[in-house]
Amino acid sequence: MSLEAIIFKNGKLRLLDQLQLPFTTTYIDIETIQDGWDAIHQMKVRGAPAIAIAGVLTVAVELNKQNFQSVDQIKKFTFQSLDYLVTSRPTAVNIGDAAEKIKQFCLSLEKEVTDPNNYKLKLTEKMNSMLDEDVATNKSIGKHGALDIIEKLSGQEKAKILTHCNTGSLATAGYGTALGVVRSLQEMGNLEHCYCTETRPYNQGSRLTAYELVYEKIPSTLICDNMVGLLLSRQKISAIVVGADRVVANGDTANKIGTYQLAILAKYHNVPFYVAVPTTTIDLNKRTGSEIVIEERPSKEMTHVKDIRIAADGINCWNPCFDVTPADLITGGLITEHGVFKPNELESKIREILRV
Ligand SMILES: CSC[C@H]1O[C@H](OP(=O)(O)O)[C@H](O)[C@@H]1O
Repeated sequence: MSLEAIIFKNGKLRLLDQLQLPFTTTYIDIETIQDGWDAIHQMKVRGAPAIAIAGVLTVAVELNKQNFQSVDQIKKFTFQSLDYLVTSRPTAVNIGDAAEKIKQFCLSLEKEVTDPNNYKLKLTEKMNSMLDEDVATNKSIGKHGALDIIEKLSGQEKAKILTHCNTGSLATAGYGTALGVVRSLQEMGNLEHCYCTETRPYNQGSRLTAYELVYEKIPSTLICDNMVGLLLSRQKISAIVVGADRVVANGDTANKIGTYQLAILAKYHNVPFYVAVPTTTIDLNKRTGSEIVIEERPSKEMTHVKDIRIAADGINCWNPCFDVTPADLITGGLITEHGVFKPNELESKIREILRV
């Protein structure tokens, strides 16, 4: 495992404080529901899948700590805690999806288990299983994405990939989604170079993705967000591969701010544009991207870096954390753990696979 954003051992949860990277590697102990909510809201842990797993394991920590007199008490505490944790950030669907799945598991489990201690054990085992499941999902995404990209390469060509934000081990339980595709290409011997954008204002690219790429000695170059147009005009980029926070039924995709303009540049330069996404990020309850709530974050995240002011005092700021890329700009396809799908076939394929 390269870098672990989430460590859950013996009922205790430790999160890598990503606000301190790449300067220091500091883990924080999560002991209460509020600790978990704060860590997600402040983006000490971030990344759609990682947020979901950190949220659910926060509940597991409290379940392990507390004594409950009945299954009903456990269920009530779990439901209330999940409902609160889902409010920590609005755009990514994964934490809401995970909360719903845990609630469904609680309801089915109570039909089989009446002893509170046994119920709590099986519930926390289910919560813990999310970590390994996520890594397996990401490796499958990586494989499907890499093979699809390799198929489009000519002759002995190796892939040059551009990615945005951080979608690696620091955004998931491990391996990553879009960065998982880069890792798979590297493992298959088909990666020539990975370009990553700095991704202002939180700088997930320069602080986190660059950190992962250097750590694993993957050939890579950091560029500023405003350099992508020139890069595409000068280099033969094989594909742009990004992550997602919420993909809706028609394939419209919410992802880190700046993704939409990358997709427009990709269209103009005829570079395949892929979204790498686990099915836990797909929200078939929303029809189009217009229904997605876009989180706006504090101006200070734009005007300061490590408490040093970099913008004029008194200037107004607008700091949307995500944007929505229309499905018709996702020309390479949506890379899932079940395969690569075109936006217009996504809903039918996912409903067929998940039988929903
Ligand atoms: C596999 S991470 C998906 C997604 O989450 C990131 O957002 P944030 O860093 O604000 O949590 C980014 O949009 C990634 O593409």
